[in-house]
Amino acid sequence: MADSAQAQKLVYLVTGGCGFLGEHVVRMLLQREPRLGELRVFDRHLGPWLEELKTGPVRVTAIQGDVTEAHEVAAAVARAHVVIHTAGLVDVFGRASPETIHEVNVQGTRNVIEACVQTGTRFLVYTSSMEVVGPNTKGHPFYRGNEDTLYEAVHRHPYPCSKALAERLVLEANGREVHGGLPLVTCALRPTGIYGEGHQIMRDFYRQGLRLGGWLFRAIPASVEHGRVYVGNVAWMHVLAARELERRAALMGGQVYFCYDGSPYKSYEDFNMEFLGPCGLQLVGARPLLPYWLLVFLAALNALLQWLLRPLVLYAPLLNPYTLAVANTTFTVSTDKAQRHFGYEPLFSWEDSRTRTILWVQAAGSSAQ
Ligand SMILES: NC(=O)C1=CN([C@@H]2O[C@H](COP(=O)(O)OP(=O)(O)OC[C@H]3O[C@@H](n4cnc5c(N)ncnc54)[C@H](O)[C@@H]3O)[C@@H](O)[C@H]2O)C=CC1
Ligand SMILES: C[C@@H](CO)CCC[C@@H](C)[C@H]1CC[C@H]2[C@@H]3[C@H](O)CC4=CC(=O)CC[C@]4(C)[C@H]3CC[C@]12C
Repeated sequence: MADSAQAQKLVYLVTGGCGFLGEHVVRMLLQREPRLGELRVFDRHLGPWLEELKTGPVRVTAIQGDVTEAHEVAAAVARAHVVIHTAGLVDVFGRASPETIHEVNVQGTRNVIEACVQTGTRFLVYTSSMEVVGPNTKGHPFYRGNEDTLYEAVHRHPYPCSKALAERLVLEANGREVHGGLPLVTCALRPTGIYGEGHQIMRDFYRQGLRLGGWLFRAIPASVEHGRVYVGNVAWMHVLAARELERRAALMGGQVYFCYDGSPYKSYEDFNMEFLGPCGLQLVGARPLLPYWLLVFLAALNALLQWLLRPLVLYAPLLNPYTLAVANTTFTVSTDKAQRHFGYEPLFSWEDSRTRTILWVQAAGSSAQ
């Protein structure tokens, strides 16, 4: 990636490239990375849509593999210039065991780092999460904070614990000598709640609203702000960070960046209504319909039922003590660090992001009828 080799075509690897965010990163690279020569898409489950990408000018290599298998990761990383590591087990509902979450998110990330070191890959962008910071177990608000805002990050849930550990591994690996003698350059991007085309929870809320005759019921006060960011902008930020890591290694290496764009600050439910409203749903109640103590009780009941039923069946509803705490605690970011460090500007305006998401919800909802 030296200046003298401007014309050199680069090999990129995207882990988790068939997931919600990963697919957007893959498509964004193909559209917006002129130096791309080969794109390796590594995932445990490969999507059929990859086939259509194989007919374009860039060589697209689909690799079915597991990040917890070090040899599979090393084979995929070999001779890649850049790795974008988005693969992860996103589970805050108790579907997977804490051990599995740790294995995929922490050991998987360790395998990616070691593969870079062994094979001589120098540039690694890691998809971290706002959850690395908070909300914490004490429910402290994080109000329009930035990467330097002091906050007591205390985790107990396996998902944020695993993301925090993995992020630390990535940042500590910055500067390690890779095969060939040059230093590894790493950075971590921390999206808040991602929305956009492919967002399964949004689709589930839409279907639930349709089942309830077009109504959704407010559970969270409108005053609780929850940070959201459009998937296309998160993908764009990954592409830009990956592109700029070499030129700005001294500045960007070992840094964290929140992912942000022009999406408005709203409560989780009011934000969802920006898309679900135009699709015909209504949110009932200016205030939560149930008292908070009752929600806490229902969330605890769900957790108990999950535990009791586990030997028989997987019971994993959206509401549990952890998701309630996240939805009910203000967590929003206000920063320009990515702009200052690598020239990031959102590619999609809020209006574009909103329109694209609405069109997707409508299509996803109607295909479910
Ligand atoms: N969805 C969100 O709101 C946010 C997500 N993130 C992070 O973004 C990343 C992507 O998340 P999403 O796209 O939402 O999730 P997703 O579940 O849609 O995508 C994750 C991808 O990783 C793959 N994967 C899982 N385990 C694997 C393994 N052992 N080996 C290889 N591939 C494996 C899955 O098959 C999937 O394609 C994750 O690292 C997540 O922690 C961060 C902040 C917010
Ligand atoms: C109490 C319910 C009433 O309608 C609403 C429950 C919504 C929850 C399922 C979601 C609220 C906030 C979400 C999380 C948040 O956006 C941050 C996240 C970051 C990640 O890295 C992974 C996903 C998630 C934990 C996200 C998961 C779903 C919510 C808890």
